[in-house]
Amino acid sequence: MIVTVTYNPAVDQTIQFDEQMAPDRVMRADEAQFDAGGKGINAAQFLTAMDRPCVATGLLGGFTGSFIRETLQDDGVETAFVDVDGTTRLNTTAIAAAGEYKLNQAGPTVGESVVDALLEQVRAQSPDRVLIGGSLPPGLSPNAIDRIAAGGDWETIVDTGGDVLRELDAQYGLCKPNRAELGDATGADVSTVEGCADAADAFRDRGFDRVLASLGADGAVLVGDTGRLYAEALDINVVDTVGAGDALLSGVLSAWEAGADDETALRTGVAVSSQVVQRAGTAVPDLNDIGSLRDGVTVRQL
Ligand SMILES: Nc1ncnc2c1ncn2[C@@H]1O[C@H](COP(=O)(O)OP(=O)(O)O)[C@@H](O)[C@H]1O
Ligand SMILES: O=P(O)(O)OC[C@H]1O[C@](O)(COP(=O)(O)O)[C@@H](O)[C@@H]1O
Repeated sequence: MIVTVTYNPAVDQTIQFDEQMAPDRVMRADEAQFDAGGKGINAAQFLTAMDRPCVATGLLGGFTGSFIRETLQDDGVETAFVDVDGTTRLNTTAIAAAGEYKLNQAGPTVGESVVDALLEQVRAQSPDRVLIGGSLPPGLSPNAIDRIAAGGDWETIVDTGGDVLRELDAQYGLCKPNRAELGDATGADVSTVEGCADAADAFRDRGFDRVLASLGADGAVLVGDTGRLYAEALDINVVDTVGAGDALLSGVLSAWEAGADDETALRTGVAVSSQVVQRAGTAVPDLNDIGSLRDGVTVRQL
């Protein structure tokens, strides 16, 4: 069973414009959508949609927190959140003619005591795996992640920014940087797929059994004891990429929970992320029928 921890959840607002964004004028969106978001929360929704036992934990507060709580309940996601005084953030993705604009807030300031409260929630679930995903709200340091990783005999997976990844000291089963985060974490040249695989492999020495690096339209690499696996992305019609990394990671974890090997897990991750990027925002698509997409993913050793 997997527990996801989101220290800094978000309501994801996705708005779409037919025209170019421009300063000093009113832009009117054709479409608007609100989703429950934040990396661990997205993963919990995707895992639940794939029928994998999972509980979402994290910090919630204010009207945005209530929205997330209700949305997850409606979607049948099990939850064990800790309440905070501040208001959970609202992150905006604007899809415009020139591309995607991602506007993420810092989130409410919290005190260190939330780490103890969350750890208690995690321990109460007795998970095999714990996924800690997303940025840290003001008031917390990377130690908040290390404390949960070291707080029980579960395998911990971490998906956070490169600057935070670099600061972690505990032992982790996996980290999932995207290309920019891998570059930030390692300082390596990540301009080629091979360069990413080298950087990911070297980064394992910092306390990560495996590194899953997501490379957007270039696909993903999974580096571990079984070698350096590379999967090309599928040629699909991308609406927006919010939640793409969370979907990739959820697919990999879902396959591992079912006992699959790394190659099948990577294929599954690419298939799930391909489904998600074809829909706006972090809305959860049908993930019960990804078999043909998964069969279309090519994986090779680098
Ligand atoms: N333009 C794209 N075309 C096809 N697949 C994509 C595209 N962008 C993302 N993906 C899929 O989503 C996965 C995660 O994307 P990425 O953008 O690296 O994650 P993150 O959201 O963490 O930045 C990729 O490994 C790929 O499978
Ligand atoms: O915690 P961060 O790094 O600010 O990211 C939060 C945002 O990332 C998301 O989890 C999407 O993440 P990915 O695109 O990396 O999968 C959104 O739901 C959320 O608004």
